[in-house]
Amino acid sequence: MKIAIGYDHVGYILKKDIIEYLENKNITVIDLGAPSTERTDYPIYANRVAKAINSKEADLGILICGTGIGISIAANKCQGIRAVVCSDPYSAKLSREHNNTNILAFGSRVVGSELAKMIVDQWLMAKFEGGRHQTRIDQIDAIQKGEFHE
Ligand SMILES: O=C[C@H](O)[C@H](O)[C@H](O)COP(=O)(O)O
Repeated sequence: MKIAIGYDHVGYILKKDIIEYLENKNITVIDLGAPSTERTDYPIYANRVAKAINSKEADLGILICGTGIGISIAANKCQGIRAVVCSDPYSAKLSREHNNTNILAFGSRVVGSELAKMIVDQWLMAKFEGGRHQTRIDQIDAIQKGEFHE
């Protein structure tokens, strides 16, 4: 399993703990920055992680900014990306079982390190259920392509 991780200057504060946590689970982490706590722009890192997933360099992605909001909005503009921003483990689990999310985002100004690890755990353990949920994902894809009909 390979996970690409990206974060802005605010997410930088939390990223070290999350990378260590993943590596302790024998997950390969592809660290796509930011380089420091110097102010930067979160779309850069959302785009990098989305590209790593779409090129199959990574299986899944994790994004961290202040709230997880901006960085997940940016990721969701990328083709094939279903990013969720979570501050609770239940939503993280359901986001994979029902929505087959391929990027998990959270905010370092919202969740602490231990809660973030629980969110990551639930997200990684959950499996997409397919069936009716795949139908809805196909509808989302059709909306993105401008081809959706009720
Ligand atoms: O959704 C956006 C993120 O939370 C950013 O991390 C945040 O907006 C950065 O704010 P600032 O540039 O004031 O540190």
